[in-house]
Amino acid sequence: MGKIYYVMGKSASGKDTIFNRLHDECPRTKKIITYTTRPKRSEDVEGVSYHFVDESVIEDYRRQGKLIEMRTYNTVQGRWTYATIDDGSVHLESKNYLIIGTLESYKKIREYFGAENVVPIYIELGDGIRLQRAVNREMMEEKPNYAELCRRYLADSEDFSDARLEAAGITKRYLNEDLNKCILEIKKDMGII
Ligand SMILES: Nc1ncnc2c1ncn2[C@@H]1O[C@H](COP(=O)(O)OP(=O)(O)OP(=O)(O)O)[C@@H](O)[C@H]1O
Repeated sequence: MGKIYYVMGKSASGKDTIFNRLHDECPRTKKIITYTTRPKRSEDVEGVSYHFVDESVIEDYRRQGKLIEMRTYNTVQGRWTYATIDDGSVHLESKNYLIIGTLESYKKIREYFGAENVVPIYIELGDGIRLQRAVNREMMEEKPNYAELCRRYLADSEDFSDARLEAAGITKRYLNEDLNKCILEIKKDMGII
């Protein structure tokens, strides 16, 4: 039986980078791609980081009973929805999966697929270095959006507070100061090396 490895962490903690490295380095582990209505960033590729859709697509899945979880944020650029959809791509009897998202969505995925099948991979990084990386990344964008960066930075501190992590039963934290060390530690726990 396969497992779903749920990668999560605060904004700019490095979860996308780690998620992609794990995917590249673990050939038998597939991605569960989240659906989103947020605008594509310059480095985003459809179906790789997210499925970029409009709200009507998510609504169609909801009507078909295939919406596992959904969250909407009122950002400075408008409403952004993220959703996990049971689109027929998960086959736990034969494969492992990687998915990325929030603490709330982790809890819903755990409920949907069963706690024994879902393993949390919580990425940790100190606040100062995390803010530095967030600003550096934003500066590379064609139109940097520092207001949204600040909103997410502050919101995530609350969303991933120690109390909430503890309540969700997440005790293990993977420190992402050194990327290679962090990935090695995760892969060891996944039983890949
Ligand atoms: N260990 C590391 N050392 C140095 N830079 C890193 C490391 N891990 C990630 N980064 C860089 O930090 C920035 C944030 O990483 P990434 O985009 O993966 O974070 P994220 O948690 O997915 O953020 P968000 O949730 O805001 O999209 C990126 O520019 C990435 O290249």
